[in-house]
Amino acid sequence: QWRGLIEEYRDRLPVTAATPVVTLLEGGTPLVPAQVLSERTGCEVYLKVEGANPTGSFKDRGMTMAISKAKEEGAQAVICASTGNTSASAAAYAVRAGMVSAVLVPQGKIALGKMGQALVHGAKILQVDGNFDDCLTLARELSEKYPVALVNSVNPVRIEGQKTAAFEIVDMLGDAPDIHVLPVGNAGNITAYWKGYREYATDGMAARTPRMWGFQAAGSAPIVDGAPVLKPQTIATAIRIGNPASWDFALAARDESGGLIDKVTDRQILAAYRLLAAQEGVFVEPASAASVAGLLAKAEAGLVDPGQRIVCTVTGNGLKDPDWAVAGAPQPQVVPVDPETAARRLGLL
Ligand SMILES: Cc1ncc(COP(=O)(O)O)c(/C=C/C(=O)C(=O)O)c1O
Repeated sequence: QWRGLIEEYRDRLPVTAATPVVTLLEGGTPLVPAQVLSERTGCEVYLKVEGANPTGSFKDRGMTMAISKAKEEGAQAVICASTGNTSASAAAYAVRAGMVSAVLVPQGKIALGKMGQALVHGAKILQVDGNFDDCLTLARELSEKYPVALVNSVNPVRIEGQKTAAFEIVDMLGDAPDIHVLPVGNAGNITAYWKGYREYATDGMAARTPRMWGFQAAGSAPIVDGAPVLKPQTIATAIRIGNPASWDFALAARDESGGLIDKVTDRQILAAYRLLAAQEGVFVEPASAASVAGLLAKAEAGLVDPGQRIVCTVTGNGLKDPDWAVAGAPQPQVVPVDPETAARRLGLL
């Protein structure tokens, strides 16, 4: 039985016997062979399906750590800024810990599923008249002035929890992949993966570290453009972030690993989003598809070698943002309870 990240990787996490373990048995997510992507690229491609976590995104990895440590320090309330998944996760883990959660989200820019999660877990939600970066500024100020623990990925224990995904991949594959691909928003996750791969290589658990390939949305790509984006724009609302908190760490992950951080358009993101669902059978939210969109673009550009092992992290469950699955699809027909009519409409006769 999978015991959750703190128990599975206790000796690699900043916890002691005094740390209460607040868990929803997160982690241990599927590493799915991507048959179509492997054929398309000539590589051995896997998907790390983080939508299989308890609240439907990779944020649970950091949140089990952040909430457990907050509880250890006697916090009774936590706060975070979020484009949605951090707040959904913070709200759920706060319930487990018997804590109050407050979440600040950018007005009108949070996917329905994520808003539903924060609401149903009883979080105090404020829609901020600004973007995610404004929310983070506000959350930091509030946590400095009032007794609320900040659980955004500027909190290093979030990174500690999230690095476990790299451990799982090496444990599963027997070594690190040649390339690890993932979306980049606030840049906590690319920072965490690089930390995890480096720690495993240092300890001899892996013979190598991968090149880290991060992808931002073209309309929200401060790291690629080299300057904060004041009005980030993308349909991938989870990574609609103009001034990443872990900017410098992301650059270090890129440079130390010999990797890259580039951008993909919303059109490329939606094409990858549809390919994953229609050809790999994996339903992810738009931001998650940025990693696969980036891999396809770089493979087209001849930047992958045949047979390379590549892992793409798909960070959130498609159910978070169902509007995109419905948009652009034909309205399902209504038929009478009549087999012949149904057969004809299905093209069976
Ligand atoms: C599905 C999904 N995919 C990718 C990212 C980018 O990860 P980072 O580069 O570590 O920020 C997020 C981030 C979401 C938040 O930042 C939040 O929830 O506040 C996400 O939800």
